[in-house]
Amino acid sequence: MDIVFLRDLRIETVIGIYDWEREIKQTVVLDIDMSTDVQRAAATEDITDAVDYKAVSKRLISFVEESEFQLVETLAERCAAIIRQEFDVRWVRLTVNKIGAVSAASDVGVIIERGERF
Ligand SMILES: Nc1nc2c(c(=O)[nH]1)N=C([C@H](O)[C@@H](O)CO)CN2
Repeated sequence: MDIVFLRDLRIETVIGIYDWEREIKQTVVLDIDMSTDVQRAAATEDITDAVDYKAVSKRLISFVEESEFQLVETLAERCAAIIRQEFDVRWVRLTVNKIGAVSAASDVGVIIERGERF
């Protein structure tokens, strides 16, 4: 199994369970690993044979910017579903880091894995 990855994808969005969080935008940082087999793309050098990380990032930025979820769990689940359904990815590991949400911690959030790894 090979992996196409995206690191430190920073997106501004409305997210949170408290009233004050519904009034502002906060930054979430996504790290994404997507299973694939890179051999065909490597042979053809055709982007349509690859998981296009630029296309994935554009789609997720658009989706997350427009979203207004309460929990990072919901955001992670919906992003993982988009990646698997729209980009022909069988397995994804996704970290949603809500930086700054806990003042005493540098990072908080969720890590989910969805789909069959092999
Ligand atoms: N497991 C979770 N715990 C918490 C979440 C969350 O989305 N998932 N959210 C909050 C608040 O919105 C917090 O981020 C505000 O600082 C608390 N716990």
